[in-house]
Amino acid sequence: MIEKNRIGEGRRGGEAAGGAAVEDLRGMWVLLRSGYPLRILLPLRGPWMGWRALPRSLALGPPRRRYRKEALAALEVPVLPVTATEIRQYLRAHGIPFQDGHSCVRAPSPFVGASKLKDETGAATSFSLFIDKTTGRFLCMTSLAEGSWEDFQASVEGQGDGAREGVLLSEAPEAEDSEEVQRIWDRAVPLWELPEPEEAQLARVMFGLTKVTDDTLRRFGVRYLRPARSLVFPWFSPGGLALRGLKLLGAKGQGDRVHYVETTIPQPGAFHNLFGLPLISRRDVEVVLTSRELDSLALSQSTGLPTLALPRGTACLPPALLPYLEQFRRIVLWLGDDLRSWEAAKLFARKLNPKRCSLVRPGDQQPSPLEALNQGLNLSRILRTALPAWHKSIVSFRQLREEVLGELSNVEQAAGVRWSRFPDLNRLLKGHRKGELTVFTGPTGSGKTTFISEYALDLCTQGVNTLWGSFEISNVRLARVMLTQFAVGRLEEQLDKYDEWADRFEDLPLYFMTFHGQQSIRTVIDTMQHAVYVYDICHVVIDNLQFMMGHEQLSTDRIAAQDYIIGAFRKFATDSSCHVTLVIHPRKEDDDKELQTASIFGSAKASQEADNVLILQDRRLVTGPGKRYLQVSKNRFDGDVGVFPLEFNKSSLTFSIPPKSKARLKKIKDDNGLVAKKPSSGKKGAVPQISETHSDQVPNPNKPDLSKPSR
Ligand SMILES: Nc1ncnc2c1ncn2[C@@H]1O[C@H](COP(=O)(O)OP(=O)(O)OP(=O)(O)O)[C@@H](O)[C@H]1O
Repeated sequence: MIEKNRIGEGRRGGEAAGGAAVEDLRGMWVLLRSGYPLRILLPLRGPWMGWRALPRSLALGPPRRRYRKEALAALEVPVLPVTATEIRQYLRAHGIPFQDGHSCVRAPSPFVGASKLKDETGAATSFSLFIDKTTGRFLCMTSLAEGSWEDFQASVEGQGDGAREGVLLSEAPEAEDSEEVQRIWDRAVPLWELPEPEEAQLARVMFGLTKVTDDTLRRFGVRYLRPARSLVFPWFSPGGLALRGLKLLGAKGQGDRVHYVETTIPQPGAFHNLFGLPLISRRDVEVVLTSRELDSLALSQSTGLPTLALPRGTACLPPALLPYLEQFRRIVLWLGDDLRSWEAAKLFARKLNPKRCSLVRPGDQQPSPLEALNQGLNLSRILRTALPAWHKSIVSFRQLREEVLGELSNVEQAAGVRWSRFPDLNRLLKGHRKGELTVFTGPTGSGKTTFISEYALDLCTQGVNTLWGSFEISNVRLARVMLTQFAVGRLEEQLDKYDEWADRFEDLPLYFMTFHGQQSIRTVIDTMQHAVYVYDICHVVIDNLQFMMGHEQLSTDRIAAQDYIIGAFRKFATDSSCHVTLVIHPRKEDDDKELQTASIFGSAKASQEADNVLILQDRRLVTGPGKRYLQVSKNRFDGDVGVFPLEFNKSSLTFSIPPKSKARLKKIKDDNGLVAKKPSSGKKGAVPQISETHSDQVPNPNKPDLSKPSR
C-alpha cells in the first residue's frame, strides 16, 4: 500500500487547459480577469472565501504559495477545447510547418531564439514545440515555455508576449522548493556509501531491492536519506542537467507487510516529471512505463530497455508529460499487479494513442516488475506477452478470455471501490465501478444533494478522481457541505481547525464544473471529456439532469429531450470508462406513495439505461426526524437490490449510520417498488418477499487517509 504525502500545495495549478469549465478547489474562489494570457493566483489565508486575486505586478513577491491557473474566458461561457483539425488548420493558415505526432502536433518553436534554431541537430531542435492535440496546450522542449492554445495564438499573432509569459511560468520550482530539493539531495547518500553495512542491507530488504545492483542505483541516481529512512529519487529537467524535484519513499514495517509513504518536492502539480528521463536517448523508439520508480529500476536492470516511471503512479497521467513520450513508436505499460493498475493502463493508453501501446496484464505470473525480479521471473518474456491496447470494434472471445479471467480471479477488485461510510451500499452494489451509469432520485428537498455529496466524497477520499457538475447550488455551497461532511462536524464552531481541514480537503482529487443554471448537454459532455483527459476523472456527478433540459432544441418534447440526454451520458460513461451519477427529479407522485423506479421523471429510458438506480425514500417509512431510507432498486452488476436506513446528522450533514445504531439491510427479491413499512422489526407490515439480514458492521465515518505533513 502506498500512501501519498505532498509537500506544498497548489498541486493541480497549471494543469487545466482549454476546458475552462473545470476548476479545482483553488480555482473555485478566484477568477482573475486581467489582460494576461497566463495568470498567477495568490491565495490569501483567511476565513472561508478569503482568497483573492492579486494584480500581476504584486504577485511576484515572496508568497507562501504560488499558483498558476488557466485563464477562464468567462465564468459561465466556457471555451470549448480546440480540436486537432483546428490546430492543423490554424498552423497551415499561418504558414507554420508541422509534423503530426501521436498525441501532439510538433512545430518550430517561436520561443527559441533564432541562433538556437540554426544550431546542431536540425529538426529535433527546430520542431521543439509540442501542441497537445486534445487541449491545444503547448510546451517548448528547448526553452520550456508552456501555455494554452490561446497563448500560442497570441504569440503567433504578435499580441502580448506569450513567450515570456510562458517561460516565466514554467520556470524552475519556487526558490524555497529548490533550496529544499538541493538540501535533501546533498544530505542523501548512495546506499553503498552508508557507513553501516547493516543499515544498507536493512534498507534493501525494506524496499525489496536485494536483487537490484549498485550499478542500477547509480545509473538512476538513487540515494538514501538516513534521517528519514527514505530512498530519494531525483527528477531532472529534460536534458538531465538540472535537478528539478525529488520523490522520497519511506518504508515502515507493519507486521509482515511494508507500508510505503511517498513525499514529493515540489508538489506534483508544480513540475511534471518522469523518473529516468536522463537515461533516454533521442534515438530510443520504445519505452516501458511503470507506476513506481522501483519497478523502473528492476525493468532496466533485467531487460536493458529504456524505462520511465510516472510521477503519480496509477492516479493520473498529466497531459503535460505527453510531449516527453512523443518520440516513442511503442510504449509498453506495466503499471502493477492489480485490477486498478490494469484499468489505469487502459485509460492512459487512450491518451498516448492506443495504436502504439501494449499493456502487461496483471496476473499470478505477471506481478509488478520489482516483484517479478525478486521472484526470479523472466521480465523480457513477460514484456513479450503484453497485449496491444488497440483492437477493432469486433473482438473474439480469444481476445477477451484473459480479461474475463482477470475479473474472475480478482472478484473483489472487479466489484469496484467500496464505500467506507456506507457498508450497506457495499453489500448491495458491491462497489463503485468505472463505466457505469447510476441514476439517483428522491422527493424534492429530501436531501438528494446532501446524500450524493457524501457518497461521492467517500469515494474521492479513496482516490477516485471526481468531477462535480452542480447546476443548482453553487460550488462554494456544495464545497462547504462537503467540507463539513469531510470533517464530520460543524466547522463554524471550530474555525481554528479550518485551515487544517481545508488543507487536507484541498488534496483530494476533486474538481468542479463552473456551470450554474441551464446548460447544453453538448457543452457539459465536452467538459467532462476534457476533464477525463486532463485529470483522469473516474466519477462524474451531475446534479441534476433537469438543468440540461431547457437548453435543448428538443425542449418542446421534454420526454424526448430527457431520453436524448440520458443516452448521451450513457455513451459517455461507456466510452470514457467513467462512472456517471445522475440526479433526476421524480415525477409528481402522491405524497404518501413510495417512489419506485417508474417514478423517475420521463420515459423508462433512465432506468433502462442505468446500471444502478438509487432512490432516497422519505415517505411512510419515516419513523423520526431526519430519517431516510436508501433503496437500491436496480443493480445490473449482480442483481442484489434492497433498502437500508440512513440517519441524518444535522451538524455534520452526514447520512452515514452513526456508530451506535444497528444497521438493517433489507434485500428485496424483485423490483416492484415494495419496501417494508416497518423495517425495524420484521413484525407487522413487513412485506413477505423481503428477507432480512442484520448488519453488525459499524460504519466508520472515515477519517480521510490522504494525510499530508505540515510544513
Ligand atoms: N434527512 C434530512 N433531514 C433533515 N434535513 C435534511 C435531511 N437531508 C438533508 N437535509 C437538509 O435539507 C436541505 C435540502 O437538502 P438537499 O439540497 O440535499 O435536498 P435535495 O433533495 O437535493 O433538494 P432538491 O429537490 O431541491 O434538489 C439541506 O439544508 C439539508 O441540510
